[in-house]
Amino acid sequence: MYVYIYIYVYIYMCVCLYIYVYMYIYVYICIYISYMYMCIYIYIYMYIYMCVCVRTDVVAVTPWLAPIVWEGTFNPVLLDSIYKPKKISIAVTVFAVGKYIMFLKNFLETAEQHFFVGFNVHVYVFTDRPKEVPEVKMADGRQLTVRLVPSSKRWQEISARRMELIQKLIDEQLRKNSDYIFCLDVDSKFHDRWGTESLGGLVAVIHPGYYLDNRSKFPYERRSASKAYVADGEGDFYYCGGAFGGILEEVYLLASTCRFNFEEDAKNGIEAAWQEETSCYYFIYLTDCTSCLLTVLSPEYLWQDFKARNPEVKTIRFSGVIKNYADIRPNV
Ligand SMILES: CC(=O)N[C@H]1[C@@H](OP(=O)(O)OP(=O)(O)OC[C@H]2O[C@@H](n3ccc(=O)[nH]c3=O)[C@H](O)[C@@H]2O)O[C@H](CO)[C@H](O)[C@@H]1O
Ligand SMILES: [Mn+2]
Repeated sequence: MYVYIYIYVYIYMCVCLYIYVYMYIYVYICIYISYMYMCIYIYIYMYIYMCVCVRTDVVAVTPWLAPIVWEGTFNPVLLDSIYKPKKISIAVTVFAVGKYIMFLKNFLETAEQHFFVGFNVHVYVFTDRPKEVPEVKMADGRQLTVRLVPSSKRWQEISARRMELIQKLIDEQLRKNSDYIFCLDVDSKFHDRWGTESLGGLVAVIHPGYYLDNRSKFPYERRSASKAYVADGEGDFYYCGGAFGGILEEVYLLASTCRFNFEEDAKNGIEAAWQEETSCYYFIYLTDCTSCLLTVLSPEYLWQDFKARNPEVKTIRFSGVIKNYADIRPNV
């Protein structure tokens, strides 16, 4: 009798060990084969974590069952320990054209304190005023490159042209030295951690002004002649133009699609409601597309300083500063 029990326990333990080793190897392979698999793995992890540490006061999962990154839905230590051995490199693009150069110092200094601390970060500053780029001391593994861009008489053009220049940067530079890219507005600053929890195939931030609204209020482009047209009843979230990112190829695809659509619209005398921010329309059609995993960040990742913090927003990680448009933009 005892012999049978011993044999049973022995077989049971072998099976458990086999499953454990198999899972371990599987995850190991997933992580080391490609970033896309890694994204899937992290996704599953975050999803399970989120189910355990549910935030019931916010929408923490999308209708297509992806997690929405809010404070309390991830474990920063664990996520960092997954990405650290990969020695990932993160490129950041920030445009400081004309008077917007005044925001750069604050942006860079706070990025040093909160943005991917301890990781390789390469900031690309696009400006027409290279001499005014501030000296900011950067930690080891972090660097800054200035790229010269022409100025413009229209802020809409500066803002929208970012897509073309991001595409060019990826082509000319980033494929050699970066894994991920984030494209951020310069008139903003960091207040709290923005790190590995934000990585994904394509990353979008829910706009702080619309996260409590019904979709009928989202300021999508509603003229059907525009390439950025979004029909009534479509789109689950309205995303920010001021912060997006992801792996290089996905952002490349986003930038080239948006640029193409923007130029096509221009030929027909149309400028989409919020210029390239209507790239949001691009995100909404991706949710059922298998080539990309859309990682959705909560408005913690781009709040607006003029807005009081709502109680469900436990922390603000990055926010747009208050500015006087008439003073800083080349046109109104
Ligand atoms: C928080 C957020 O989602 N902001 C978006 C929103 O308005 P914003 O009011 O935030 O737009 P904005 O004035 O900050 O312009 C966007 C960005 O373009 C750059 N810039 C603009 C003008 C200029 O003279 N010099 C210059 O460098 C700069 O990096 C700035 O941060 O709608 C814009 C539509 O075009 C963009 O999609 C912004 O990303
Ligand atoms: Mn802005």
